[in-house]
Amino acid sequence: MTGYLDDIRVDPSEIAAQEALYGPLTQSIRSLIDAAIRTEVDSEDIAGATAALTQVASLLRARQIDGSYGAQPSVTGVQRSWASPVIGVRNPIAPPLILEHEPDGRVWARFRLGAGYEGPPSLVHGGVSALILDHVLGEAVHASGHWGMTGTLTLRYRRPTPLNRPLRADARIDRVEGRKVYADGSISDERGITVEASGIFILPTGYAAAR
Ligand SMILES: CCCCCCCCCC(=O)SCCNC(=O)CCNC(=O)[C@H](O)C(C)(C)COP(=O)(O)OP(=O)(O)OC[C@H]1O[C@@H](n2cnc3c(N)ncnc32)[C@H](O)[C@@H]1OP(=O)(O)O
Repeated sequence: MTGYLDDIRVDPSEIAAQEALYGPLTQSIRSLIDAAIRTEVDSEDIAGATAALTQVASLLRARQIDGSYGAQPSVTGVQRSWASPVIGVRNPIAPPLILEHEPDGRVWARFRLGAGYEGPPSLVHGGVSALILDHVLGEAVHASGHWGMTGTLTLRYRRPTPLNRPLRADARIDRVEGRKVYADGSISDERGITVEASGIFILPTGYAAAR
């Protein structure tokens, strides 16, 4: 399996230049998603917007990679999970989370979720919380020098998670047992934890450990 652990050296300045190029495109589309959900303009304007967006899609599709983004070259310490639906520089459905890594291995991020992540009215969709926690726990596993596929992810939704409020995600590893790494984490709002997660990340049979 190839993937985000590949370490193919690319000049960091080129990565920064690409981030400066694609980041604003992604942010524009992110804003567009929110606009599409919340707009109340008249039908002519909707038709105009639809035609303009069809043109934009054609422009972008004039040259593209086959299939999904997959494993893109990275530099040591710079992971290019740019298609990630959680942190992806090139994925407009990513909130995105900007992850912070503590020296003790904890991983955390502050973020907000808007109209595109709604489940119950004005609340975050439970599947979105699961997506975020899967990723953040996985990052903690990776930060510990291991890697693995999510084998089991267990969630406890303690309170509804609000849209459009400051949120925080936290994760850390608990223990390693052979090929299995156990990680815990949570999403919190200003009043405390809303969702707790525990996960078992497993190095698949036949694959080498990261470090
Ligand atoms: C910087 C980058 C950060 C990126 C973060 C990204 C986070 C996102 C992560 C994902 O979304 S991963 C995608 C979702 N997960 C999958 O698609 C996994 C699909 N399942 C598999 O690929 C395999 O079933 C799996 C690798 C999980 C296990 O297959 P193996 O054949 O290697 O396991 P095996 O049957 O040999 O069992 C090894 C051990 O794990 C245990 N085990 C197996 N499957 C398990 C499971 N599902 N849950 C818990 N434990 C499990 C099993 O009992 C055994 O325990 P013991 O060693 O104690 O005997």
